[in-house]
Amino acid sequence: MSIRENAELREEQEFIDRVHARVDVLRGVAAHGVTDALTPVGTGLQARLERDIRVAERSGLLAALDAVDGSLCFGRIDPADGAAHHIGRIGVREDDADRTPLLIDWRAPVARPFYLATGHTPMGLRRRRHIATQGRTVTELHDEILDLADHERTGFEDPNGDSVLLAALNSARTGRMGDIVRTIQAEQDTIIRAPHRGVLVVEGGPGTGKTAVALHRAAFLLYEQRELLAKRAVLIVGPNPAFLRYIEEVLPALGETGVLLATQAELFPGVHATGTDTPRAAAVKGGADMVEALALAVRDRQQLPEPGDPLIIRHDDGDLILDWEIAYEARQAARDTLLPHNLARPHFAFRIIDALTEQLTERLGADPYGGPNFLGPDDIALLAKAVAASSEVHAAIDELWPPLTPQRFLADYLAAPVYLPAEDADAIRRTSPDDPESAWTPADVPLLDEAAELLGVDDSAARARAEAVRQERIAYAQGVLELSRGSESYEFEDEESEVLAAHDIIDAERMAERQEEADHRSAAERAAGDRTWAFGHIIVDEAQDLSPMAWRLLMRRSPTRSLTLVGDPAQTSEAAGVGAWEDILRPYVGDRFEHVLLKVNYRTPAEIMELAARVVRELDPSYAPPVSVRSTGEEPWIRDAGDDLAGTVAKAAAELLPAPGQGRLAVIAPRALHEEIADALDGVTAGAEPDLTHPLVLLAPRQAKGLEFDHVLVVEPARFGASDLYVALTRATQRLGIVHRDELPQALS
Ligand SMILES: Nc1ncnc2c1ncn2[C@@H]1O[C@H](COP(=O)(O)OP(=O)(O)OP(=O)(O)O)[C@@H](O)[C@H]1O
Repeated sequence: MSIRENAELREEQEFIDRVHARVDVLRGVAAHGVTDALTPVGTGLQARLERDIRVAERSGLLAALDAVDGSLCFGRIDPADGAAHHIGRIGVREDDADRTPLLIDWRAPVARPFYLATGHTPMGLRRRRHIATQGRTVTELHDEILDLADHERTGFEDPNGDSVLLAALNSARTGRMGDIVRTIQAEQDTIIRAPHRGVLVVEGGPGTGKTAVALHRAAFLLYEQRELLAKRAVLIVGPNPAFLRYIEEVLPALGETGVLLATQAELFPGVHATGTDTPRAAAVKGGADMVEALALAVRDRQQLPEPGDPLIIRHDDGDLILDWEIAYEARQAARDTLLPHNLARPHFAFRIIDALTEQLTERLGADPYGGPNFLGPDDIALLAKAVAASSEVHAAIDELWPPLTPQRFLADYLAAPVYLPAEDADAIRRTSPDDPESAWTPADVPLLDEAAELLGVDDSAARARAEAVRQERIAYAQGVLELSRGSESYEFEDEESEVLAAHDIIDAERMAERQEEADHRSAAERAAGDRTWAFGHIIVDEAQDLSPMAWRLLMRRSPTRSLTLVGDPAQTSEAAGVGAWEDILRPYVGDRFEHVLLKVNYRTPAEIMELAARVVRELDPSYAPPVSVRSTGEEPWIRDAGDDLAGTVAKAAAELLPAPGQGRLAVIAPRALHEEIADALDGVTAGAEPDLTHPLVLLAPRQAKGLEFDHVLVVEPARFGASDLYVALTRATQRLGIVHRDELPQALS
């Protein structure tokens, strides 16, 4: 190493040491801040709320400081005039009067040329440097000269300018997605920082970095709209739990922890949708026809007695007759409120009670000679009270207009689906609705949400309960204060005592408030338990697979329509998935959405991509796959298993399996073959949520969505649907093998 190179390395090492020393101090301050903020201050609601926010913020900061430790600083830009800036995962300032920036956050406008400058458009830079570190030690520098007139050389010049990107793409996979903050490409940077506030659709083929871009966009928005999004939180929706685990470390590594990751199945608080539907059932449940079917089914739960066959309600003052007419008018009045079912119900009940009271009044107070009714307003009020208190009256009201939970209503509906074509109804009918084994499915979740909207929550009972608890607390506090007063005579005999007793400074109500549990949860944690939460921003990955009903649910969670949708129509695997973005979005934003394309494939080498593209071209000869950024010289291979499928798979897997610590191999096979294959594969991990950090994973085609591995072995491709096969063939960063016993699909033969 030359003297110059040594000096450069030493200089960067000194800088990195300084940044880390500063972050260590900040970490200490933040840890202290959390303890500090946890000490109660004041008693009012406002004071408590502020404290909770402080705790959440400071724990967030602490988590961020802990998470960004690896490669905290990764770049440097040297402007043609002026001092260099170091770029890092978070911004760090000096502890001086001016709070001088020490490390620039990658999301700050000053950092932008790091990603965009080229020799052609240097954006005022003369040099860009990538700094690689291991722990806190600088290991490598890569410089790019951006100003050709600048003759200064450091000895670390990178002749092609893309060695850092290629090293990242070629590195062994860990089973967890990493961030791309060191090597964001210009086309990606434009999307990540897009100023568009409404709906942004990011479309791109396999491996174009859609997921990476979506996550970095989340981080960027959290930086740019910090205050709003800390309060309203960001929701990221992914296709399945394994995928969410695959991506869950990306945002924390970028210093962001306040994000809620969820699958569609988790978006109805209190419901764990672990069941599965047939593809046909999922498609029916996801279809837009369900909107009207459910609305009509709710109306059907608002019933009338048969004409001429009234409900007879026994009552102390004589039987009450609830006939078709009374019920019809009450139902009309309740429906006219346009309120959801449960909220309109009190209106229905009120009308019924009114009509029955009138009936009693007529009967009891009628003047046989046709004069005015004998009963005065006080008598009538008493009668009304008795009718309203009658449990039998309420039973009759419940029979005609039952209070319904979304779960009860939907279970009843799925047991006997109506307002659908017969074959659709057959597809979704639940055979054992009350069987606890017949679990909710992901496709039920948007239906539960729809039902919740139609039914509304009559929370008067819950509110009454909460008030009762509050009163109990106040009574308890009163007791404590009384005790303190009682003890006064002997504890504080001295009239001049400076010591204040509890009752001098606090009343019972405030003391009760103090007892309430502090809620230190972040906005994301609160949002997780609240169906009506309005998120500040929603990011949907694999958006092409969501059904119209799922879109309705998501749009309810985003009243401001601030969404980033990423997807690839060629990878649509759900029958319920909506084909064109226009169709998905028209009902919500018309044509007011931005649509951007990513065209470079960073994952799949050209050799593999060429084979995979054939699968789509079979259906759409004009299909243009994304262009692979690299080729490896390794052609994918296809092997006929003869009559020993499991044995051939085991042998092929052994050939592809990387050495320990050198990457991951996924075997992607139809679920029906898993048992047979798993028996032949030593140390394989499989199941509903396999551990992707394991060196050898067995996946069903649908499970592979969004994931990537160094090597992939696809088994029996003829049994995959076209889009599932396309997904499976594009998961490898290095090598692809195919094993089959059945005849190969046309595209591969
Ligand atoms: N600028 C970049 N620098 C380094 N790696 C990148 C970059 N862009 C993308 N990658 C890598 O390429 C791979 C594919 O990215 P990603 O999973 O986001 O693609 P995708 O478009 O969501 O793919 P698919 O639709 O096939 O699931 C990831 O390993 C990602 O880290």
